[in-house]
Amino acid sequence: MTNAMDDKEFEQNHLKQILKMIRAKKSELSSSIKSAAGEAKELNSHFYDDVKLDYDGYSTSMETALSIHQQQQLLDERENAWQHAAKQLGIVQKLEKRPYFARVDFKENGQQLETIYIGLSSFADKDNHFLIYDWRAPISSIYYDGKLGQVSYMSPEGEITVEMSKKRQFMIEDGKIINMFDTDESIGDQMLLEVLGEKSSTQMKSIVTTIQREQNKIIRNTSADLLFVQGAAGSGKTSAILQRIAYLLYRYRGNLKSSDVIMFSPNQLFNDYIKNVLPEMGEQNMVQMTYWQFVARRLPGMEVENLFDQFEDQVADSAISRLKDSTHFFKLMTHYAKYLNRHGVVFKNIYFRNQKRPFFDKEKIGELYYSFNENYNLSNRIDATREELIKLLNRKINTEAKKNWVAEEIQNLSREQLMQLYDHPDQEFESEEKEEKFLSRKIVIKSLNKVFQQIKHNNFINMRLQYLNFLRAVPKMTDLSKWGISLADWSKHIISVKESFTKHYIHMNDVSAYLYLYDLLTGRHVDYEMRYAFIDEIQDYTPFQLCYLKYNFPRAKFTMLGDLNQAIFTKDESSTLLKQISNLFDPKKTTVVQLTKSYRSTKQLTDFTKQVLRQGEKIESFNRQGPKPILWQRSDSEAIHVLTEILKQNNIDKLTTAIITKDLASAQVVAQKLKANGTKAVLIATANQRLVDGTLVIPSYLAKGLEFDAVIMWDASKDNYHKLDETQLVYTITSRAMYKLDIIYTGEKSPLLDVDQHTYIEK
Ligand SMILES: Nc1ncnc2c1ncn2[C@@H]1O[C@H](COP(=O)(O)OP(=O)(O)OP(=O)(O)O)[C@@H](O)[C@H]1O
Repeated sequence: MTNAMDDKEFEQNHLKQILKMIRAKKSELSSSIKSAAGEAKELNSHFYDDVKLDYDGYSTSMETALSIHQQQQLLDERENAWQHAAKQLGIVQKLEKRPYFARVDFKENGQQLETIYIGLSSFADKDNHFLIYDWRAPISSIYYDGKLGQVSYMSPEGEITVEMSKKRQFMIEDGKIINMFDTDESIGDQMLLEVLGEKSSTQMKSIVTTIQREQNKIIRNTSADLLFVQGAAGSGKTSAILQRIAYLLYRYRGNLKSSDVIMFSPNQLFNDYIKNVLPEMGEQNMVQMTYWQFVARRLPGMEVENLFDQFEDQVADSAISRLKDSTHFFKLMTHYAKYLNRHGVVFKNIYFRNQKRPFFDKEKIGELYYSFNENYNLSNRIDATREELIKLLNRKINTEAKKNWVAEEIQNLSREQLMQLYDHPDQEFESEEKEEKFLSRKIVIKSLNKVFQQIKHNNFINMRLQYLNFLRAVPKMTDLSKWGISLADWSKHIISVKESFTKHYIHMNDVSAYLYLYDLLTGRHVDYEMRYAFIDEIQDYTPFQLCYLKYNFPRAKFTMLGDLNQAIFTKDESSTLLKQISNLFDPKKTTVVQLTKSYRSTKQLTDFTKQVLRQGEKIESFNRQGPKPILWQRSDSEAIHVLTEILKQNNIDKLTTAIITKDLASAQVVAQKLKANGTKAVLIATANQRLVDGTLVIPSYLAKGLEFDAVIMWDASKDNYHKLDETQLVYTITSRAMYKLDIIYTGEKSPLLDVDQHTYIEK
């Protein structure tokens, strides 16, 4: 007892000293920021005085340009010093609240015993002696990784083994030690219990203090080209990605920027949910996108099937989808492009002003395109064609300038419009004829700009027809019957794709192939800079999409995370997904990690939800206690009454609640009924909405990746969920709950919820 008291006193004293130094650093930084900010302002105000702006001539002189540049650089440097200090101040302010969360004692190779403290970032005294180690520093790894005794960690020089004799955890709030415990486990359950017991919010939190051993492996992996994480719902996949990004930014700092990291997430709501995690760790957010945004931004002229349409009317023709979503289809496209190098590219006429005759004829463009020899690849070919067309365009200026329409146009110009055509207001000409010639050229160049833009954007390729032609070529390249598709069905399918195109609409299972074909033809849109790509909820991607992402980011290392049990778009095919993807990477550089423990939910909830799955036995629950799920069978009219009562109670208990429905239509109905009886709830109908506090009504496909204290599953009846392939959907919905789960249904309950009666309560 006295020992423990001494320990606590010792630690409290130590904390006090560290805090003193942190505070000293804080005021030092604050004052240096003040003076730097002052200087920058000073410099700015003199900026334009110092630069002699020389606008008398036609162009800015080289000297002026340089002078501006130098000034700007000086400003940037000061600003950088200032920004650097401001960033440091931010860190120090965070440290002041909570300097560290752990201590480890260890000995290396018979050397002296060392004690280090681990926190959100490192902190050193004036002699560069580390008082706090960043959680991402190599040595900090032993805190997450091992039990007491011999442990190893990777240092930049290689593996080092040490003897760890103490591992202590602290809960510090506002500079005071609230609680501390010594532990032998990786990260003691006690700390984890405390952290998990906290209420959920609309924002995800960082897990640095309680990273688990197997999560640490994911976070610190630097060797794999493909790191594939299969993890149960709530096993910390998303958390691990975010900590991993923070880790990589630290490990490769100076070489890796947050803009070299891209993350694909399931929807916009989810982006909103996780947006604070990295900034809280003192890092900037990575580039974040949904796959839909990734493709749609490149097709401004077309409407791309969105999440809602994709979920609400999943097309029945799964044989065709299976082919179009496969890596085989990707290979067919790659093959088709090779063939296009010899013939088969289709072109469009380019027109100019409402003329009937094409300005550039498609046949002519085709001849030009195939006039380059066979050593050209597709992308050289199109570049050369473009250059040639631009040359031709330039040659046409003079003949075009002599045409009547040009003279007419000049006549019709207002004085103001005319003035704009001159290089400068009092421009002089030798003769009227010369002036006219000058103006005609200007007019023609201006009008031809539209043609120029079309050439520049490769608009002379008939992309839609090209894609349809590819589809038409598919039966010649592959045996459709092996995919269970008849020729007649395939032809019908092509017609439907064509019809969508005329409506400027493109389905999700065409869009990636369409863009891939475009990329192959033009050699564009490959991003060599991206160094890390993260894909969350991998089970909702098709193998084709993953191939396409790999093609887009050829130098990136990929981290893919998912739960094959939560596939709500790709359904059962997802089990072959891993096999299909792994062919894309060198097997020696592929690492697969399994996370089986679920941290999100209480033991009662995990034990219930895992039975929904056919192979759920692998999921381990974490020993946090809470109420068993409750199943409510009610008539239509009573159902809303029960829902309202549950919400009332949840509010009293201060639990954030989500009512999760199968689709949008029923979410709308529920929201309306609640409104009618005066219950407050916010309907989340699109992924672009913000997550707000309080009760939410949300369709299943938008609840992906999110979590709530309490979940109410609405209308879990047999009528609503009866297909075996809806298992994943039911699992996704029920596994969003952290603490409390209520399931309401009318009539018969869904057979997918036929689970051990001891694991729930019926009311
Ligand atoms: N090591 C940990 N320490 C504390 N909390 C953790 C830890 N690991 C996971 N959690 C918590 O568990 C919850 C689920 O984590 P996360 O959302 O990352 O899981 P997931 O595997 O992505 O789940 P899903 O696939 O269902 O979306 C979060 O609240 C997270 O903070």
